[in-house]
Amino acid sequence: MDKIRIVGGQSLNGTIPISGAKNAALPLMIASLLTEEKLVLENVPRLADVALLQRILGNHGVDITVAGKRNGDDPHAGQTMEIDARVIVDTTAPYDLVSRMRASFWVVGPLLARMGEARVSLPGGCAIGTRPVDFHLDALRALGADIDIDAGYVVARAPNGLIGARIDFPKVSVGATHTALMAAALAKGESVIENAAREPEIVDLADCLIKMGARIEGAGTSTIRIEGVPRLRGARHSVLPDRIETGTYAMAVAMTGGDVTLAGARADLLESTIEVLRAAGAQIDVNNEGIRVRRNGAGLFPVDVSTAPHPGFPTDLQAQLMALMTRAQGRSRITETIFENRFMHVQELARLGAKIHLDGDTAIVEGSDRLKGAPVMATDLRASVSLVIAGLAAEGETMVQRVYHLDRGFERLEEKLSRCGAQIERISG
Ligand SMILES: CC(=O)N[C@H]1[C@@H](OP(=O)(O)OP(=O)(O)OC[C@H]2O[C@@H](n3ccc(=O)[nH]c3=O)[C@H](O)[C@@H]2O)O[C@H](CO)[C@@H](O)[C@@H]1O
Ligand SMILES: C=C(OP(=O)(O)O)C(=O)O
Repeated sequence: MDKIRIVGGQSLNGTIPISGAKNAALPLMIASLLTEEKLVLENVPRLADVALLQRILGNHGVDITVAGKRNGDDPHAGQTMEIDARVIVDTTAPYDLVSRMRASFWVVGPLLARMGEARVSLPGGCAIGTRPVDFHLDALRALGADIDIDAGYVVARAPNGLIGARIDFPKVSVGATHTALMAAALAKGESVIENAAREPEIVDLADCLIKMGARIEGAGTSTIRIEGVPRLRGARHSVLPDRIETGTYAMAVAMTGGDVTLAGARADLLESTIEVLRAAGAQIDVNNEGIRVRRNGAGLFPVDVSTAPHPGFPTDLQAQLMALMTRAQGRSRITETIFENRFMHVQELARLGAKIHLDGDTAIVEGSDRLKGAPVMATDLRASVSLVIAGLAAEGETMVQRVYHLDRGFERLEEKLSRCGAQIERISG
């Protein structure tokens, strides 16, 4: 199994190109199931999750070709993917594939809407807490589907098609909003999604669906209106830049000090994060290239932050912020409101000398001057990158094990960081 070796203590200087967003690319790829025509996606990141979804879609009969690079010969440009779901050979998404990536459950909406049936394994929990799908199923029931749970599978049927309805989510859910949006796009008549998630990735999906001929208004607000259409066509769409990757590298620079431009990043996608980073003492400027992050000499200030649905501070940056706060001058409080168990990084950060005390859903971080390198274990995607951030500032060597978590969501991480001066390498094994 690969490991990442870091020798801390270098500041970061230079440019880091920001990749397409994993959490937008996955639902966009799944949206291909809604049409018999070709969907062309540009700026798709090269990630393990994307490769796995290619396999899952392949299992349904979808044909995917990676059609060259977006920017001529630039090997770092995102992939362009031509996705052809003209023929769906199988409406079952099996346990062995779905259990490996939660987002694959989202095939349920488009398969049901287009084919009138779907049999999709329940995704199960993961290291960050239980992750139920009841809102997805309630939304599909509201649209007229019959849903049974049979031997660990969701069996959804709507032989005469889905019918537009009002869907009022009891709590903001990104995944369930994706499901409702894709299913309602092909339902008969009007649907209204209340308390919809407002994440930029929802807007990106809606923008692509609109290019495909869907009639959608209000994506990015809490109320989305969809006038169903009988069929969708092909389209070409570029995946938006990854705001979590952007925030992660911004925190890495805030941690080590230095001056880095996050090329292609969009500041409007992460305003709350920028606010928190400025409060922590980082200098952030938006320019034509992207976002420039600097911290020169001055110390880090502690912050009080709660995660929240967008436009609040993202749960996917909570672990990285916690790593940063281990070096602040004073006590920070970080509250996790989305997932009940997204604190697996706490015990690993402690191996590097971090002083973090958990009180229910709140982590109290006592900042200290010194972290010391140690072997640590990645437990989930964002937790693992928080260990990298801490390792960049720790004295001596940090060895991060179980790197496959990182590869789910960070493209060429060690290369992007080492080009800016970090001492970081992958050790294959
Ligand atoms: C609102 C939010 O920040 N969502 C995050 C969530 O999206 P993801 O789509 O995985 O999760 P949801 O947004 O659906 O979950 C939000 C909350 O709703 C609950 N829930 C969800 C679905 C359901 O059917 N029933 C139910 O009770 C969840 O347990 C959770 O407490 O994890 C992703 C990966 O870390 C993040 O990128 C998203 O930003
Ligand atoms: C946890 C994440 O992904 P997933 O929802 O696929 O588990 C994430 O993107 O931080």
